Amino acid sequence: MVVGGWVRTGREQGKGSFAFLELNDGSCLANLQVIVDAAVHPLAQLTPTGTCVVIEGVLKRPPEGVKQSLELRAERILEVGPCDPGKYPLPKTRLTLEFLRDWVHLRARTNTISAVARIRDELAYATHTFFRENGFRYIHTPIITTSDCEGAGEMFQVTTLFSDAEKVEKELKENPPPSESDIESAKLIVKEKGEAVAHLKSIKASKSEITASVTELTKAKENLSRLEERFKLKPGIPQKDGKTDYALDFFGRQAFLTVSGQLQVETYACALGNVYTFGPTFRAEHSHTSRHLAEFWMVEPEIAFANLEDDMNYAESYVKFLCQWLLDHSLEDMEFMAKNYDKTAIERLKLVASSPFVRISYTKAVELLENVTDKKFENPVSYLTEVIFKKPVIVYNYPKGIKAFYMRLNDDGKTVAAMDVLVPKVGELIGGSQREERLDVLQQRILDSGLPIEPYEWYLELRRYGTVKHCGFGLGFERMILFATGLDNIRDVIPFPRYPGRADL
Ligand SMILES: NC(=O)C[C@H](N)C(=O)O
Repeated sequence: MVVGGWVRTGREQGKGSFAFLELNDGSCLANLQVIVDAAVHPLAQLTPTGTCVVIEGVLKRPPEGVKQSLELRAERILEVGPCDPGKYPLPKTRLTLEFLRDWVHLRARTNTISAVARIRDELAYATHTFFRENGFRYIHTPIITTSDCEGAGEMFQVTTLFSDAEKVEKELKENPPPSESDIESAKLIVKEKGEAVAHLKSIKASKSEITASVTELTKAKENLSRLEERFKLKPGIPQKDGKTDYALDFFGRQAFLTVSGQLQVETYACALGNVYTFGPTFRAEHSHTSRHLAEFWMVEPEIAFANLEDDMNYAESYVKFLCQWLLDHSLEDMEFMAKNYDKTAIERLKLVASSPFVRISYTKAVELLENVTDKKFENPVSYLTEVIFKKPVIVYNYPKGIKAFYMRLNDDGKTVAAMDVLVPKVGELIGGSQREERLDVLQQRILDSGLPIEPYEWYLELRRYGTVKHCGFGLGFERMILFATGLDNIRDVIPFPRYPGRADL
């Protein structure tokens, strides 16, 4: 048989007459022991850690009763990718995860990072399996968008870079920037619309008239800022060759990297029924914590003809399914994580897979936490999941002021039909809600949140034409991996972590 892999350790024996190689090909944690005779190949070239080899040989089973694993006797070395032992940055000594973050291009050769990669792959496969088994369709939502789903303004802007003047000229000819007089007239419209709003307010006009007029004002302001933005063509970073880069907005419009696929996937839920999206999302928060990334993956189902209760039921069954999947498909890697990082990892998966989550209202949760004086828990959420209940907790019905505009207003007029799934160690794993399906209420919520109406016009149309009760949630994929593996830092569970100062490779 032929095997290929990388040498984890290699040692010459019998005064250099043969060598033992521990070979790993990344398919699992176990290494294959290979015996190479000095007559087959110069041993010194094969033994350094990190060397890649392709070997033809005969697999030998240990004799009955001998406690030893399979062994390959090399007959021919077909290929060698040499590795200089003096320079290889990942020697066989145990390396810290922090050290490995500086070697993202090589770190998958270690046991921990390769185990995490396999667990991550299993969770992705389990996700598709769960939704398919439950009748959901997978929808690809866009990466570039003009709408801010969370309304928090933590978005990365997309610009087009031109490195030569000729291209800029061409772009400008096809898509000319506004003139000063365009801007002046846009300013005038803003002024007029502003006066109209003030007038309607002063004569105490009806609420709907005022709302309509405020919408027009917002639109006019949007238009003005778009023109102004485009008017100042920003000369960019000068190139080495002396040419200047020009940065333009995304074909003349402000556009951003998506913070969530939710709004777009809702359009498909309102047509196909149950759907989900699963892709990268981006947040321009300047956080340096072990729980945040600038680029992370989210799983976002959207369920039609459904309310908050259905949402919580799906969220709970999905998380349970993921935990059971790992027990069934990744036990070896999970046992490795349990042994090296978190003794309770397997127990936790079993507990989550088999026992019901706690569900309490936000008000109840606040009451429970009011008496907590234990300073060890700076984050009250961990007190709920780690001390009071010791299992996942779903908190629902949050005050509207602290939640996004699209969440359905409850009958009390104060809370929204939102829910968060909180889990021990990680905190918030899932955030979701029943969506506001009433056109007038939604319009008002957008305005109250201080957001412009115009970018959400299409979203409002879903309510204008054949609105439907629906709900959905978003699971932070990396947080699920943290929760499962017991690792502490989110930068270790995504192949290429992006955070302030880190985007190379
Ligand atoms: N799809 C969701 O409900 C997730 C939500 N948009 C968030 O970003 O938290």
